[in-house]
Parts: sequence; structure tokens; C-alpha cells
Amino acid sequence: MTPRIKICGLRDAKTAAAAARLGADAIGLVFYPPSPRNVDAVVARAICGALPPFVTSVGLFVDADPALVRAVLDQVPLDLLQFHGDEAPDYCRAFGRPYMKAVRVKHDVNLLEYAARYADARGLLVDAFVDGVPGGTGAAFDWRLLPPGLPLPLVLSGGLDPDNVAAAVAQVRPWAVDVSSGVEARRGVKDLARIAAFIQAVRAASIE
Ligand SMILES: O=C(O)c1ccccc1NCC(=O)[C@H](O)[C@H](O)COP(=O)(O)O
Repeated sequence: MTPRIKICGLRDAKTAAAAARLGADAIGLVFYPPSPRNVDAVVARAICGALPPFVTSVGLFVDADPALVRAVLDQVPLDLLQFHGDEAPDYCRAFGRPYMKAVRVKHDVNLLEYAARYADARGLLVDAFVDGVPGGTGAAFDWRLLPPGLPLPLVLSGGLDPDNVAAAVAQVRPWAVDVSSGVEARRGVKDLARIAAFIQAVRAASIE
């Protein structure tokens, strides 16, 4: 099985459409103003409109005011919500949309407990813990901290790039991989050659 591939932090329709043509299964839209990858609803709507069928649009929020999430949902046809902060299960459910919960992994995190708390999530996205920065850091974590037998689909992220993703897939066997910094030319600017190389590396490492 080849893991699904999400390219996160797209900021224009042309690059998002190109990523989809290269084989991305999902693209992530960051609604978090401090991020260099932040987009507004107008740009996000244009990006979603440029995607072919069967490519999932994921809206990423970090402890956002629910009014902001609702305002985005009113304007942008998102398929899935990604909550990347400390959102409680009730918050995540309140929008009545499919969601996945991000967890920033450090040595004492109990992912089985997370999976039980967010049992209705479509998946758990695991990312590196970096103090003071919620995500998109390019930092990796020790994949040995991931327990076997997680009951939710696992989306592996954090410091993945074209050179290390094959090893990550072989070791972790995730449902999907998610990348942002590792396919950028510079912070916030995606590089199509790196996206192509990343997708190629994931496919070459497909799981039995
Ligand atoms: O991308 C961001 O700027 C960002 C900001 C705040 C919270 C999350 C953010 N990105 C989340 C993602 O889904 C990234 O793909 C994930 O954190 C991995 O990022 P990277 O290590 O840069 O590949």
C-alpha cells in the first residue's frame, strides 16, 4: 500500500493544481495568521477551485476562534478540518465536519490516550514538538515514540523530505504522510521539483 500524500501550506492555485497533477492526494491550507503559509478565505477558495476531483482540501487551524472557522467554512469548500493546537474534542466536533487532530510528539505523550479522546477523528496527525511553534517547523521527532496498534489512521509529519521519507514509511507504515518545509525552496515557498521528488520517494517505498 502506498501512503496517501498531503502537501501542506499551499498559497496559490497554480502550485496547488501542479501538486495535484504530480500526485498529491491532499493539500493543506493554513488559516493561522502568524504562519508564513497563512492564506485568507479568498485565496483558499481559489485554490480549492483549481483542484481536480478526488484531491482532498484540508483546512488547518490552531486554537482558532470558532467564529473564524465558521467564516472560513462559509466561504471555502473544505473537505477536512485539521486542528493543530490544543483544541478539546468537543471543540473539534462542534463544526459538524470531518476532522483530524494533530498531536505534537514528545517523550511523555500518550498517543493511545489521544486516540481514545478523539475517537471520532478521521485520523491522528503526529508532528514534532517544538516549544513555542505549533507546526510547520521542519523538525523531525523520534519515530520510535509511536506505539503499535493505534486505532486511528496515522498521518506522519514533522521534518519529512525527499531524502528521509522512504525510511519513515518503512519504519512507521503510516496511513499518510504530510510535508511542508521539506518541499520548499525557502520558508513558505513550495518547490515543484521537491514535491515531485517527495511523491516519487513515497511511491518507491510503498508498504506491502
Ligand atoms: O505550516 C505551518 O506554517 C503551520 C503553522 C502552524 C501549525 C501547523 C502548521 N503546519 C502543519 C502541517 O501540517 C505541517 O505539514 C506539519 O507541521 C509538518 O511540517 P514540516 O515539518 O514543516 O514538514
